[in-house]
Amino acid sequence: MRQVERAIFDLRRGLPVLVRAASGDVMVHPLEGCDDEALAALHAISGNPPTLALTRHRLSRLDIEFEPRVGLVPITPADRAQQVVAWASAEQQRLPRESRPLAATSGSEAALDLMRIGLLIPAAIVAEVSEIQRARVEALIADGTVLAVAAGQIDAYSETRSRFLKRTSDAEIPLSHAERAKFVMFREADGMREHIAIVIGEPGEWNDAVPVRLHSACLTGDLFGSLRCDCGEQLRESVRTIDERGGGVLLYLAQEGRGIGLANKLRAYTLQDGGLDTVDADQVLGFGEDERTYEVALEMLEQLKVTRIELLTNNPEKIAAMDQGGVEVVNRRGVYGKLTKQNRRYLDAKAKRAGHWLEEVLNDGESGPATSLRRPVAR
Ligand SMILES: Nc1nc2c(ncn2[C@@H]2O[C@H](COP(=O)(O)OP(=O)(O)OP(=O)(O)O)[C@@H](O)[C@H]2O)c(=O)[nH]1
Ligand SMILES: [Zn+2]
Repeated sequence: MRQVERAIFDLRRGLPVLVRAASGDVMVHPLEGCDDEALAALHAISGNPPTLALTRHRLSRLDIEFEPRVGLVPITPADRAQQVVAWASAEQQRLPRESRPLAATSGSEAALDLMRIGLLIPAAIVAEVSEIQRARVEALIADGTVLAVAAGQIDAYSETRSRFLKRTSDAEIPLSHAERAKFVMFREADGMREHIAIVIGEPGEWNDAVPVRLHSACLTGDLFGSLRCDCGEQLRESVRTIDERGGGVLLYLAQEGRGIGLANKLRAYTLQDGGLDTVDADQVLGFGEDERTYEVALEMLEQLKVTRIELLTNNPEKIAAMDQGGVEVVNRRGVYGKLTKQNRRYLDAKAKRAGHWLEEVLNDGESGPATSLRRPVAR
């Protein structure tokens, strides 16, 4: 696990790493920090021309329908790094050559998993290590210049992260909307992400179906009251509703930007300013519609001994994830922020593209349906 974490740190600093895989070892360079010099160095060290690894979501934005998860686009020595980066992350791009991308090897797929875990753009420059260069690459690993990580370690890391969730500390913190609140902190095994359960009221006094909100972090909305989304209001209304219903749990999940991270969310916002909706903007960056999974939330609920819930959400995916994870969703309750001129397009896209139940708020005009918060909505 440590090796994976070290590799992520190197990639986040803009350094290349080696991914060892059954299909052959590949040198991997992140998109961030990729310049002409880095492209040439990767070619020289690996002994092979580099390729650009892209997710099928990104390829579809380039009008290439591609079944495998990851495709490899050849890079020629004439291609400039700036252009290569644009193929991976800019809007309205076309690949210059007609060639179809090749299906990626397991090493390149693992490389993109690393990017995702590290909250980088899910694309990378990858180059297979040639036989001629093998000894030189091994020497760079031995003297600590390049870090090596096995594809198998990356797979195992993704699978086990949520299973080792450590309860680290807790404290009573009265909130303006819920005086009897306690913050319980959990840390993932890798130490990189922390999630908070806000436990409201006394577990022994809760309703049989415990009111629960799974709230994905949104720094811009939750903390600063961004008008681009409805998160901040949903957060505060959820706390108030849980308190009013006799207590329950709000899980504040470190899943900023639907799991793509704040840096990528800001990139996505800039793309949205060019006309794209929230789903298409993420796809331009190589992400799927929603990159979140809820294993961590399920693990937190298990540790808190919550098995039957009333879920505060408008998102059908969250209900499905709970059901599949063995937590019974007895009832759903809608939770809405205010409709504003700045968030209408965002809420519209969530309803139309991701099937969120937002009819009430979208049909309610500019004022927003404060009263509908307390009305349970049939599933
Ligand atoms: N990628 C991306 N993420 C966004 C955007 N706007 C808001 N978010 C993120 O979307 C997430 C919203 O989280 P939630 O409110 O828990 O989830 P939801 O899917 O809207 O579902 P409910 O609120 O439960 O109905 C947060 O992580 C925000 O940071 C956007 O334009 N792009
Ligand atoms: Zn938000």
